[in-house]
Amino acid sequence: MGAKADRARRALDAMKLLGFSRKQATPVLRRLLKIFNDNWEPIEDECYRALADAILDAQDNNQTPASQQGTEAAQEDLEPHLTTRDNRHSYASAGEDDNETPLVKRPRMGTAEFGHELQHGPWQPTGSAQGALSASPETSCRQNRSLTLAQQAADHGDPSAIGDALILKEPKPEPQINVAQGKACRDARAASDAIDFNIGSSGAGARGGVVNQAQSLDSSLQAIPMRNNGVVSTVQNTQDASSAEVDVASSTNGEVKMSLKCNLDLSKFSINMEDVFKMVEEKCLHSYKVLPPDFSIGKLMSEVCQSVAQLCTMQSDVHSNSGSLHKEAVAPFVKPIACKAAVGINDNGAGGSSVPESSEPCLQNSIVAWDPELANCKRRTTHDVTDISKGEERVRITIVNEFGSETCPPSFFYIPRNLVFQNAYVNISIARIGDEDCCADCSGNCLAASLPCACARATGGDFVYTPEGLVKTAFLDEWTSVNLFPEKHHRFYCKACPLERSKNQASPDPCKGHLVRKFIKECWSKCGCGMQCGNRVIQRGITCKLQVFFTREGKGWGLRTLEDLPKGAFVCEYVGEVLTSSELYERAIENARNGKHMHQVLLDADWGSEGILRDEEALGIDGTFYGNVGRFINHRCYDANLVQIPVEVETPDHHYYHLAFFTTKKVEAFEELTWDYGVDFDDVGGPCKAFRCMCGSRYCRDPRSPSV
Ligand SMILES: C[S@@+](CC[C@H](N)C(=O)[O-])C[C@H]1O[C@@H](n2cnc3c(N)ncnc32)[C@H](O)[C@@H]1O
Repeated sequence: MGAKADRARRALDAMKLLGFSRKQATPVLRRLLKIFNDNWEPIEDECYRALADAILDAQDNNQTPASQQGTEAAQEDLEPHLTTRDNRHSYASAGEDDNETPLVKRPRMGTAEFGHELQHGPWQPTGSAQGALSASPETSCRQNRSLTLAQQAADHGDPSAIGDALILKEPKPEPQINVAQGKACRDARAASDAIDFNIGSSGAGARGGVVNQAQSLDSSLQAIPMRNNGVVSTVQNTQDASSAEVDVASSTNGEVKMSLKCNLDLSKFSINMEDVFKMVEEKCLHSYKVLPPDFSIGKLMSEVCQSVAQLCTMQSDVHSNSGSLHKEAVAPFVKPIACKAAVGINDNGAGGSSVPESSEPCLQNSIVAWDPELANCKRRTTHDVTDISKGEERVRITIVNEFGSETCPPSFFYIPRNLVFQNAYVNISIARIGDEDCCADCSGNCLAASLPCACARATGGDFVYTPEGLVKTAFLDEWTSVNLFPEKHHRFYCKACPLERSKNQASPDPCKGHLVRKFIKECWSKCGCGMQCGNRVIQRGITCKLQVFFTREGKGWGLRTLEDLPKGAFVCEYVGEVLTSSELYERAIENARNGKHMHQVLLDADWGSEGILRDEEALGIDGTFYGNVGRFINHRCYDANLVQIPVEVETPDHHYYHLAFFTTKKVEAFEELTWDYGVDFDDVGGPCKAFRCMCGSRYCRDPRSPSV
């Protein structure tokens, strides 16, 4: 087969995996070749991104690529190799011929046959068997979508709906925090002040109840009108825990209003709610990193009451030590929380929530949308908005929220390097690094040596990095291709899968498979070269200007670059606590229960190289409580501008490794940085659903996405 036909076959093969039939792809490929003067590079770049885009463009423009004319011309041009069955390797079994029914795939889908695919992005737990850690709906399979683009266009009666709809649609903002700035009542309502929590019961969709402020002070709970007109049921749930009383009312649309009454005489004290929340959160962060099975919101709220009581005691101690410190008898119990809802009301019923700010001073104390994570906003001041890393990185990383004045991301501890949580076995041992895994005889810069040293062996004797510190295109495209076309890449099946064991020790399900990924191998301390060696990129840390910002599309916080980045540039690592697979599983369950964003990734790129892994050797990273800016990188289907690459630095066994993000293309200043988590949006079986994707990609594979 000629080189051209071979390249064409590979291109069409790739398009097939994206859901485009040969009939659709061939004429477009032919046109592109004409445009590029038979230069294949721009077509093959970024795993055929230009070709996929052009096919979609053709559909948008209603230039059916499968038109007779185009097809014939294309066949003519692209050699008989592509039209004769003999030469159609992978197509043959797929039943691909010119008369085939159009594929019913959406771009960038995985195989249904696996029923699962390991996810490499932050995942969520699920009880379904189709999860990365089957507790991981966000991770697992990329199942095929059931509509073709063509079908969708037809369904909407408008072919242009395919790609451009999302641009035309107003992005749906994600609720941030529902804090109505009801002013503190200064009317000595001391004994039974109420804090109202507005609880969304199921993810972003239910996060957002608008609470009628006029009702929030009622201590005796009545039917509470909620958004979408609907009080359907009222549940009285009173807990007598340390002088806290909790009332809960819920509606069928999933909104819940909770009212907490602290039976304390607060008239002598001046308790600042920010202090209370800070105290509660610190307690939770330190004690509940893995939340206990008996954890409940009721307990949490009673913790709030206890913290109020504790602060009263502390003040009372001060008073008794120095009478002069006694303040006015009537002090506000609840100080208005300064944090504002960052975005307006989202009326899509899926991610929206907002509480109108009160112009009435005493209608309520405060209303908090109880998203355990989002609701932390502003109450803790752990983040320095001028540098979220607090000096831990070489560059300052600022935080901005253009949609709210005083908001900041939920609290977590910033760490620039991974830390072991508890049981993970991370064996960093000089003795275990053999000669083949280091270059003790080198000096200076290994890239400048006449022959590549031992550290390049893992990548075929060629260093992955250019002298400018960029990943070379050939390598980069290979890694990107693993993400985009997982079906084409080797998958390993464990005999006894640690993930399945974590889910069910007694009778684990069979392994669902792990994608085998190549590693970058960097020089390290046992090497003779210096820290400025060109084969040490990620270990020098973040060097580009980054910013954490609040996304307008409803994805919460995100990360963007403040400077242009070339293709192949290192952005940051995904940093967090290193956990064993069972620790990850437990946390994932807890995080899902608490409605937290997911910040977990699995380090399974080399699980295939060994026999049975013990739990402490099967590792992952959780950035929920401790992490770096990598935890803010949002998901984008298919055409994300970052790819995650496993990097070996100090552990040749690859149980533990670094997960580094590199740009897949040139990224302009102020562009959001994204990576494809490999989310299975079709997995609806688990208790915890994947988020509703707001990535805005024309290849978005979430059927619930506004752009689909
Ligand atoms: C690793 S965190 C990313 C940072 C997160 N946005 C935040 O505010 O902390 C992953 C979570 O972000 C949200 N997210 C990420 N990508 C998204 C997307 N494309 N659409 C909607 N939500 C997204 C989801 O809630 C997901 O569980």
